[in-house]
Amino acid sequence: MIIWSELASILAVCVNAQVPPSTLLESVYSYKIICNANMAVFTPVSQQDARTLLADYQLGELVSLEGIAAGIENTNHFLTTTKGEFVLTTFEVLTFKQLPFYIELMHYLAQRKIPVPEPQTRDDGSRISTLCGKPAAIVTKLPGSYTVDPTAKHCAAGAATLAYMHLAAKDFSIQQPNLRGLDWWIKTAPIVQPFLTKDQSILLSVSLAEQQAYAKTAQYSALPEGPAHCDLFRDNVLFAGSQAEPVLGGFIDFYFAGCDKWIFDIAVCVNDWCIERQTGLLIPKLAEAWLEAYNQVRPFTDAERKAWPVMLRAAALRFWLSRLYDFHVPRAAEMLKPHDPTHFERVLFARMNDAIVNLP
Ligand SMILES: Nc1ncnc2c1ncn2[C@@H]1O[C@H](COP(=O)(O)OP(=O)(O)OP(=O)(O)O)[C@@H](O)[C@H]1O
Ligand SMILES: N[C@@H](CCO)C(=O)O
Repeated sequence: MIIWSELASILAVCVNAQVPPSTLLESVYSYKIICNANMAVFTPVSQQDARTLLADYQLGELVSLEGIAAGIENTNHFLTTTKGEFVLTTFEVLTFKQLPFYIELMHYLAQRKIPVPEPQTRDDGSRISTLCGKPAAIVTKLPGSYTVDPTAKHCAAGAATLAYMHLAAKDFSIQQPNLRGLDWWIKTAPIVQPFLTKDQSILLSVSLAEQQAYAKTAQYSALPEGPAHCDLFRDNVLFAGSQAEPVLGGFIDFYFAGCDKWIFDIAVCVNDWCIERQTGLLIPKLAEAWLEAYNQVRPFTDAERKAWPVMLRAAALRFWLSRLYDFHVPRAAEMLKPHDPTHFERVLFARMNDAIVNLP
């Protein structure tokens, strides 16, 4: 879908700036790809922009540049050079100040053989560039695609890799909290409250109060923590191989990562990977596969076992809130199709009222 008014204003800017016609055409082409499907982030990257960027790396010459339609946070392009296949991400929201945590964490993990996109290093030693006035990074392209209907095998592979990732990142030196953690929930709840029905409002207030109280307990303090992905939904894990014999390609999209309780990270996954889509109820076979596989690599602690039900609710609350926020307070021209908030309202309700699968 093309937003004609925006395209017209971009063309006007290009004409005023006396941009050569070829660059203009490239920009329009990128714009059309980018605006296809759900994505409305608008950073047109021309082939000339990519060539200029590549001059700061030892990644060979540009072969092709192709906009990626999926995703609602950043502008992504597949970037093929004479030396390999990469992904170029232009950051629409994250700042130069916030980015080193994510980029250096991916670098740290890739060095430790965790399958994550490896940020490429510029000739000046840094791994963050500037593109169209925004921060940008080039990372390796991972094999595979995401799985809509994970089986127990997908769950086990994702879980074991997450456990290895938690252990590998334990001593990572940059500290940055989960920026979508409790403080953000407290700040955001009053912003979305006016859009809620009375029942929704009660559910939100009760859940938030529960999390605020729990965060003050000794049990919460005892939970193991460290760098965590914090958004490891199915669409952020790539699988190659077949549906019957999946081979994990890697974890992507670290841009909500932060230092948090590891059990929260696991709850985010289980709430997305191991549920019935219509009801939000847990599917025991999938949840058990996830938790067993994680436990094999990093055994759960007693504090985590006790915290599990409340952490499942925390993870549901986090995404209900962010989806409510994105739905009711959308960022100008950036998102055409925010995710459905009612899904996580159902998940949260289910975690309050229905049976859960306990940690092994
Ligand atoms: N390193 C990578 N290797 C292979 N494919 C990738 C990589 N990074 C991104 N992609 C592809 O680009 C798509 C969008 O990427 P991503 O999910 O990071 O976008 P986003 O806008 O940051 O996401 P979201 O809306 O989920 O927050 C992915 O679904 C995947 O197909
Ligand atoms: N995983 C989030 C989107 C942000 O990455 C959600 O489904 O709400």
